[in-house]
Amino acid sequence: MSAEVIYGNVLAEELRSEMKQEVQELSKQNVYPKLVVVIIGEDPASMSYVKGKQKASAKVGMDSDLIELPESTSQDELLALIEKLNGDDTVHGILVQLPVPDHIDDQAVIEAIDPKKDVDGFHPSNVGKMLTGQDTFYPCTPYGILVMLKRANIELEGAHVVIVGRSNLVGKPVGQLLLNENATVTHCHSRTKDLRSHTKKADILIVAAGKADLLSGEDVKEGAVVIDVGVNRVDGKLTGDVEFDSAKEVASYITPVPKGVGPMTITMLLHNTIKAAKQIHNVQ
Ligand SMILES: Nc1nc(=O)c2c([nH]1)NC[C@@H]1CN(c3ccc(C(=O)N[C@@H](CCC(=O)O)C(=O)O)cc3)C=[N+]21
Repeated sequence: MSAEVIYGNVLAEELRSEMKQEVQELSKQNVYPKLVVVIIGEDPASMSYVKGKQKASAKVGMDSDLIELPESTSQDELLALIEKLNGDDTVHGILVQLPVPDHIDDQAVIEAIDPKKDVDGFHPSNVGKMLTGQDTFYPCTPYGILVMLKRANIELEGAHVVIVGRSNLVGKPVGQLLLNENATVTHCHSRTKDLRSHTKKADILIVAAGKADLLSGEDVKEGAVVIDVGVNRVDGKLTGDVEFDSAKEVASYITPVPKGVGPMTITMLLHNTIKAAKQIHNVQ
């Protein structure tokens, strides 16, 4: 078998043109969704994602501000800025690019953001809502994966989903979202014994471990769906957690890196910002 490749960038483009229409409609009601991205320090990889976010916002006609702070910014200064953005009625989405420098407590930052403006979906109150199956801001990467699977008409109910990686950003929340869709979910991680024995059983294999080429075709069941969430820079090039060429021969569907999950992450961020603006201004 040679898998069908699910191009996230193509789907992202489609969804963004729908969003552009929606942003235009909202402007007639004097609602102008605005995202503020805060970045601390000058990590080049982080800068490149942030630029992607700015470009995507501009494409859907959305306002987006970038606040660049020096590496030396204190936690109190950052929390004061977040307070200010929480109170600014023109701002609907606040994203602090992670990771933050070591002298700043990331959980304190996440919890300082008003849950109504938490377009990353990382605030414990929004995480709790997701866990209990309530409508809220879902974390962008998990949400993007869900939308990709749905658009490809992949059956989720009763499917055995195996997730490699248990971060709060991807591994844990994607399992929760798919559990809410009635999938059977297995979480694997760095301490899992005999990883392959688990991945080989997956109908849908989601790999978010952050290790280049951690898995290959030999770890994949014939006909499985492979979602590669890895963003690894190897010799300056972006690669995933799955060896694409060998996995493609075994899988039924596979996402590439780049042009897979990444562009969907940004798209769901824009979706969440529009949703936040509509809720804050109480419009449909
Ligand atoms: N608070 C917070 N929220 C995040 O959502 C967040 C974050 N911090 N920190 C960093 C990670 C990483 N991330 C990516 C988003 C898009 C691409 C993306 O679009 N990648 C393109 C290629 C980009 C390139 O070539 O550099 C692609 O896969 O095709 C990648 C990575 C969001 N993150």
